[in-house]
Amino acid sequence: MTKIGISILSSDLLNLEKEIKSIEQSNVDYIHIDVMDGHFVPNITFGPDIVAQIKRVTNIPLDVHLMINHPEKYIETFASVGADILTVHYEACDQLDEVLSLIRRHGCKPGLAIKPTTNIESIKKYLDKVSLVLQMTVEPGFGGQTFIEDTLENLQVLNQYRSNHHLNYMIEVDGGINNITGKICANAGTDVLAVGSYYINALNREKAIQELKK
Ligand SMILES: O=C(CO)[C@@H](O)[C@H](O)COP(=O)(O)O
Ligand SMILES: [Fe+2]
Repeated sequence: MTKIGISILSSDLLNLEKEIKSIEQSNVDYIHIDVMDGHFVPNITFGPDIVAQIKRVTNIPLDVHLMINHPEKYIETFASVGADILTVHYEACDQLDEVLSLIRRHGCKPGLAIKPTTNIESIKKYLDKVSLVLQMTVEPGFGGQTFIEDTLENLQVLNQYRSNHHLNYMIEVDGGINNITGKICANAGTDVLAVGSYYINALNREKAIQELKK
C-alpha cells in the first residue's frame, strides 16, 4: 500500500495545531515538513522550533525535507527536535557520505532528494546508505506547482536498481501530486506520496485521501 505524507507548506499556519489534528483524522503516514533557507531555494519556511512544536502535538512520524545549503550544520538540531526521516538534497552536499551517516548516528532515517533535472546516475553510489530517495517532481521551493512528467523515468530506474541490488530504500515523490499523478507514480514503484495543495485545498479532505489511495 502506498504511504501518504501531508506537506503542511500550504496549510493555515496561524492554525497549525488545528491543521495537524485534521491531518490526524485522515489517517496518513507522515507529516512532511519543508524546510527552506532562501539560498538553496528562493523561499524561506520553517526552522527547528516549529518542528519541535509539531512533535509535541502529534504522534505521526515527521518526514523533514531539508532544502538548505550546508545541511550538516543542522542535522543534530533537527534530530533533537523529533525528525523521524531527515532528507537532504544531493545538490546541497559536498560530503554526502558524511552527512548521511551523521543523520543515522543521530537516530533518524537518512533520505536523499534530487531535483527534477539532476542525473539519476549521480546518486547511485549512495543508494545503499539511504532509507529513502525523494524524487522532486517539481522544482523545489513552492507548493502548488504542476507535476513534471519527465521525472517518471527516474522512478523506474530507482525501482529497478532497488530490486537488482536487493536494497530496501523507500521511493518518495514530492510536488504536484494529486489523484492522477499519484496513481502514475505508485504504478512506477513509488512508496510514499508527499501531498500538499491537493489535500490542503480539498473541499473534502477525506475524499481526497480516498482518491489518492484508490
Ligand atoms: O518540497 C516541496 C516544494 O519544494 C513540496 O513538499 C511541496 O510543498 C508539495 O506541495 P504540492 O506541490 O503538493 O502543492
Ligand atoms: Fe517537500
